[in-house]
Parts: sequence; C-alpha cells; structure tokens
Amino acid sequence: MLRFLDAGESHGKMLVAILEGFPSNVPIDIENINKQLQRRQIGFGRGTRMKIESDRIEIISGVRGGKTTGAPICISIKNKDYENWAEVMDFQKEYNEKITIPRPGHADLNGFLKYNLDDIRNVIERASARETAIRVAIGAICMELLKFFDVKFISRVVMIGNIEDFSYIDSYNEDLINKIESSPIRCLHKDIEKKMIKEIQIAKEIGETIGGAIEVIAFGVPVGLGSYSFYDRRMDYLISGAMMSIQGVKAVEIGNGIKSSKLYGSEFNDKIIFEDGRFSRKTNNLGGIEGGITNGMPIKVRLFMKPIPTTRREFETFDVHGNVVKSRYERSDVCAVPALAVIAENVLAYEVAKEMINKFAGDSLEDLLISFEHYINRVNRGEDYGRDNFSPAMQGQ
Ligand SMILES: Cc1cc2nc3c(=O)[nH]c(=O)nc-3n(C[C@H](O)[C@H](O)[C@H](O)COP(=O)(O)O)c2cc1C
Ligand SMILES: C=C(O[C@@H]1CC(C(=O)O)=C[C@@H](OP(=O)(O)O)[C@H]1O)C(=O)O
Repeated sequence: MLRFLDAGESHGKMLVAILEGFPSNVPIDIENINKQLQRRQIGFGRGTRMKIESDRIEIISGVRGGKTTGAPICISIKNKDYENWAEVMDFQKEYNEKITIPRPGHADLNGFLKYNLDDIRNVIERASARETAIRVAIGAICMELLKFFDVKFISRVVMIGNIEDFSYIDSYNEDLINKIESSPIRCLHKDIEKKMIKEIQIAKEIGETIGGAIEVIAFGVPVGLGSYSFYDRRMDYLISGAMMSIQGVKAVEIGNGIKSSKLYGSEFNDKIIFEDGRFSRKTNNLGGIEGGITNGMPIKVRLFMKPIPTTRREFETFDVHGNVVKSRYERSDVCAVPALAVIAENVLAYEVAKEMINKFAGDSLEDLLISFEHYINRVNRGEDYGRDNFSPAMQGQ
C-alpha cells in the first residue's frame, strides 16, 4: 500500500516527506519533479513569498542510480525564506512577539484554542498551504510511475470571481496544454484570461482577495480502480477527501455532478458503447467514476476555492483575549487559484498511483506492468477472446 507522511513549517528550515510502498525500478528524473514544483509557484495573483522561494526537491533516500529501490523515499524542499525567520522559528529560544489577533477564514483561532497555545504563529506555520509544495513533489514522483501506464493530466483555471470558462475538454491534446501552460493564469482562452487577470487586479487594488475554480482531468486511467465494496475504497471518496484537504478548497465536483440534479436519468447516464472489443461511454457526465470504481473514461474533477482569508483591507475584530482590535496583515496572496490547479493535478496523481499499486500489486515496476497487461487484455477482450484466455486460475472452471 502506498502512503506518505510529511512535516515542516511554512517558515521553518524545510518541508520533508517519506513515501512508502512505492515500487522499485521506476526511473526518477529529478528535473520532472522540479518542473512540477516550479509550475505550482507561478500564476498571477501570488504575493511576494513566491519571489523568495524557488522550490527544488532533494532526494535523501529510496532512489539510487536514477531509479527507485523499493525502500522508503525520503525527500525535502528547503524554505529559502527561513533565513529571514530563523529567530522567529528557533526551536529552543522563545520568540517574544506573539501573535494574538486571529484571522477569520484561517485556522488561527480554532488551532489556538484546540492546542492551548500562547502564539497563533504556531498555527499559521503548519496550517499554511506551504505544505502543498511537498505534496506536489509526492504527486510528481507518482507521475513518474504513471507514465508507464500512459496516465496523463491536464489542469486549468475555469473560474476567477464571476469570470467563467467551463468550455469542454474531452481529450489529451498537446496544443491545449501549451495554451494553458503559457497562460499566466492557466486559462485556455486569451479573451477570458484578460478578464480573469482584471478581476484579480481589481481585488488587489481594493485590498481584497478572490477565489475561483479549477478543473483537473486524468486521461488513461483504466477501468477498475477503487471499489464499491466498502466506503473508504470508493474512488470518489478518496479523490474528494484528498481534494478537500487542500487549503482553501470548499467544494469538489466530480464530472458534471452539479448539473446532474437538474437532468433526467437517461439524459445524465453515460451510455455504454462496445466497439472493437472495448467498452467505453458515449459521454462523460460521471467524470470517470461509477459505483466508486473508475470506468475507463477520463477522471474529471472540479475544485472551488474560497477567496484567500488574509486581506489587506482592514476590519474590526477580536483578539484572543476578547478585546476589540484592528485586523492584522503581514503579506498575502491575492489569488492562488492557478497554483491550486497544479496542486490538484499532483494530488490526483498520488490517489491514482495509490490505487494502481493496490490493483496491480507488485514490488517492482516490471511486476506491476505484467499484472496490468494481463488485466487490460482481459477487460479489452475482442469478440474472439474466449474464456481460455482468462487467467490460468480461471481456465477449466
Ligand atoms: C497555493 C495556496 C496559497 C495560499 N495562500 C494564502 C495566503 O497567502 N494567505 C492566506 O491567508 N491564505 C492562503 N491560502 C489559503 C489558506 O491556506 C487556507 O484558507 C487556510 O489554511 C484555512 O484552510 P481552509 O480554507 O481549507 O479552511 C492559500 C492556499 C493555497 C492552496
Ligand atoms: C508559501 C506558500 O504559500 C503561502 C500560503 C499561505 C497560507 O496562509 O496558506 C500564506 C503565504 O505565506 P507567507 O505568509 O509566507 O507569505 C503564502 O505564500 C507556498 O505556496 O509555497
């Protein structure tokens, strides 16, 4: 079973993670991981912190001679900003300037009360979305594995404030990807991109922040990941939980889930097609998941992100002692929706890789591929594919 643990504070020395259960012999090109980290950092609307950081992964264990060994993969990403925070973050010497004014919308007040702290700084440090950098690195390692199964991802921004671009993408296409990757806001259409940028600029000028939505699609995921047999094996449970755990995400839609409640069953169902010995679907309203199991269509997920909680615009609030005070502002992103798209892509890669490893259980890449090939031959059977071609265990039954 694939799993990971991560640790690290936003302004601490570094972020670290251990990924366990990853198969051996998977080539790891560190520049591919760094590319994902870099993609997460760009995007119109980010604050000054992203000018300080230039995230790069360091591999500490589990990879040797360019390939995974099957041992736990330990990775880290340095926080360059630590240099400016060494005194504040010192693990021994207490820092005297405590933060006592919680920001609504952030974890500040709840974390302060829950952990019986005397400084909101301790909440901020771990609640921060800085943690998404290491999660992207984990997902990027999973992408290195998924390449062997031809699983590919597209992510883009579909909404900023009131500006929408829900145009339909049904296939993996390099041309589309180039357009998205060259857009400062990961928007597919230039005219809409301009309007989205304008929305962010207006928010910034008035000291406000703004949210939006993204879409991520995984192409090439085979039929049969996840299961209906138990709630926590359902693919939609796994994906939506992982996506909701990303800071600022307030809603997850799988396929055209929101529209579904307005349609008749026969309009919404994705009709079954059987052609050239393969099953597929006429449409993909369900976003590639039925009964908790992938159905071979692209997995399509939309995430809706609230506006960033920290605003430059001042307001009256309460400090932790119950005194009326002015709100506190240091620095902040105005919009992080483009970054969310990249995060979601990598978070989805982890969930898909985890279920691929569950389904095609093997300790090495070669074992996984043999199991995968056997399975794909079985499910994509042509009309002449008889029972004898099933696994040896089933022959003669
Ligand atoms: C990439 C990214 C960057 C973010 N940047 C900020 C930020 O600069 N300031 C801020 O207050 N919140 C920021 N957030 C959102 C907060 O981390 C988040 O709202 C907070 O941790 C509370 O969690 P919740 O919104 O999931 O309840 C960011 C989120 C993401 C995904
Ligand atoms: C550091 C990152 O995002 C941070 C997420 C974040 C928050 O409150 O979630 C607050 C900001 O941090 P700071 O207070 O240092 O400016 C963002 O920059 C990152 O994405 O790498």
